[in-house]
Amino acid sequence: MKTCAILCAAGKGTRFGGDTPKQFLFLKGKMIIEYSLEVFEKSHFIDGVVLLVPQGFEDIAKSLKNKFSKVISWDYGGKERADTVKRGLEILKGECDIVAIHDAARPFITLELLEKLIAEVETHFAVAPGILAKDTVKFVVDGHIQNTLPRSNICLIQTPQVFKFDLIYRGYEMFKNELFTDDLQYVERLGIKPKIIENSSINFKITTKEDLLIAEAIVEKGYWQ
Ligand SMILES: Nc1ccn([C@@H]2O[C@H](COP(=O)(O)OP(=O)(O)OP(=O)(O)O)[C@@H](O)[C@H]2O)c(=O)n1
Ligand SMILES: C[C@](O)(CO)[C@H](O)COP(=O)(O)O
Repeated sequence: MKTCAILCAAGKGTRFGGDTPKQFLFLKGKMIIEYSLEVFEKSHFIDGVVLLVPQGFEDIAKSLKNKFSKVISWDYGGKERADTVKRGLEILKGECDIVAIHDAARPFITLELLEKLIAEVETHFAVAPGILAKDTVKFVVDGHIQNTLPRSNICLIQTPQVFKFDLIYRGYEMFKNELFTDDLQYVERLGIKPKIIENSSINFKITTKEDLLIAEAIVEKGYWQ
């Protein structure tokens, strides 16, 4: 059983701002993208990683490919995240049975989480980490509450999202004109009910400058190596 990863690092970081996409910024001595690459590198369950970067960042892609032996290839991503994932899936077609799709902007994944997701995919076909909502959740339109959602059924979804390769490939083929905000939706639409593994909120996505301050504090306080 061959397992590969698609590392989505082709975003521009518009909400974060600045010239350098957030995944290439340094967080206490190494680039944000390197945190998750180190975990993929360490895992005996991962056979290869495909890295997708924005146009103009080929030097970084090449240097990461040299540094991490599991990076088997790199390419440019697409305009939207879903376009980037599509490119990764095309590169890996015929190369693996299981694929883990991860945001480079989420540095704090653990080996334990990654391997748990990979173990569960055998029985559940699609598996992802998530956190249960801690606050009350409202459905809001134009700044006005329409209704209150049942909190115990609300889960905020993270990555890596792990799939049987043929299933996610089929989902992306069937719904090629959709730009869903995560990969699970492509298989949900095929009638699959993906499994959720409850996880820590430390696996958050660095989206704004405020998030980088939190990430720095996590590393500084020794919650992360
Ligand atoms: N066309 C894109 C867009 C996003 N991503 C990646 O998908 C992850 C999650 O996306 P997000 O946080 O939205 O990153 P950006 O698209 O860079 O941010 P923004 O929407 O603020 O521009 C990031 O690792 C990002 O690099 C990607 O590979 N290709
Ligand atoms: C895939 C994702 O990280 C799951 O929470 C998220 O949907 C990415 O969203 P973005 O619009 O690319 O920030």
